[in-house]
Amino acid sequence: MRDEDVFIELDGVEKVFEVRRKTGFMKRERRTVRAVDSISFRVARGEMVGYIGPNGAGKSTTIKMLTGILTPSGGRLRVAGIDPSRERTRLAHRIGVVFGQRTTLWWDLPLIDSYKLMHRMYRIPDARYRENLDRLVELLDLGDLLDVPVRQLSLGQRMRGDIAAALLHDPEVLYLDEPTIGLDVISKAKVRDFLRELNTERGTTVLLTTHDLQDIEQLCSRVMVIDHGRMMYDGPLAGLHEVGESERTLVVDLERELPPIEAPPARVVKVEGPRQWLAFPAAESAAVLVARIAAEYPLVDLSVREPDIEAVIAKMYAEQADRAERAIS
Ligand SMILES: Nc1ncnc2c1ncn2[C@@H]1O[C@H](COP(=O)(O)OP(=O)(O)OP(=O)(O)O)[C@@H](O)[C@H]1O
Repeated sequence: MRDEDVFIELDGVEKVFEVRRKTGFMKRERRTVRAVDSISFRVARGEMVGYIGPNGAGKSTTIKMLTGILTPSGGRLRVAGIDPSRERTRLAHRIGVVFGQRTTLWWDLPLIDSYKLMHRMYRIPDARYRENLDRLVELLDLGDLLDVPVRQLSLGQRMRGDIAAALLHDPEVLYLDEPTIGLDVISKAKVRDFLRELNTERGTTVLLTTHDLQDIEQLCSRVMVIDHGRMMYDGPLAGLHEVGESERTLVVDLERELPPIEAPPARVVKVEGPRQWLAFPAAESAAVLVARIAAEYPLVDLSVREPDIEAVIAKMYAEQADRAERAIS
């Protein structure tokens, strides 16, 4: 990555929380939690990167430092050349944030009123505001929802409303924390389509935190895995599957009960009447496997299940421990 392309830069960034716990009458115990432990990475302008890890890994803490809500305990952090915790307000005009579990919209007001408030808050020029609002309403299909109070919106509608709110002021980078959590398949597809378009058409840099590996698969060419505040992996998703040797599952419904399907390297791991579950290496193409099975077996229906992030990371650890053991013996 060329230096002039770097948009987000972290160098040995740390965040330590001090927590006090009551251990008895008048007694308190002090404990430190190292939520982010010497993380370094660079994201280029226009990149779309997945930032994943198990619960409590330090993802939200990183995003809070990137927005300036939290000040790092150590290391160096820059977004668009700005130190976020020192110049939070200046940076706020250049970033957008969406927290899937929380809304930035005014609960009792119609959606459009929240946007009018953002218009003022961010001092967006009138023409720019109108233009962005029209474009976002069209792309996110919000036309019929503008006069509806936020509390009456479905989760998927509310999420689209929140994404529009985060983009009205034309931010250069968008941080998304679990944007598809709890959404149905159609709403997920709408949100993903929109993000892909935003990234390609406008070159917006996107950092995406998610538990849904399909979000990453469909949107991000690069993924960073963090656990216990440390960077475990930074590279393409396919590489992560190789490192973790993770498996996907193909669920096949046949016309009738049949002996276990033979389609190596996939192997049948469960059979229930005409339904069979086949595990196959996640890096292999599902399409090729499906075509092979469809040519030889009477298929009625099928679906592919992605490994969850916890399973991929557990495998990564197992692999590392295995390698360390082999190195010792
Ligand atoms: N304000 C705080 N005070 C004390 N500890 C905190 C604080 N915020 C986070 N932590 C701790 O820091 C660690 C990382 O938390 P963080 O919320 O960043 O994880 P996460 O990866 O976002 O998890 P999740 O996927 O569950 O949202 C956890 O052990 C958490 O308990």
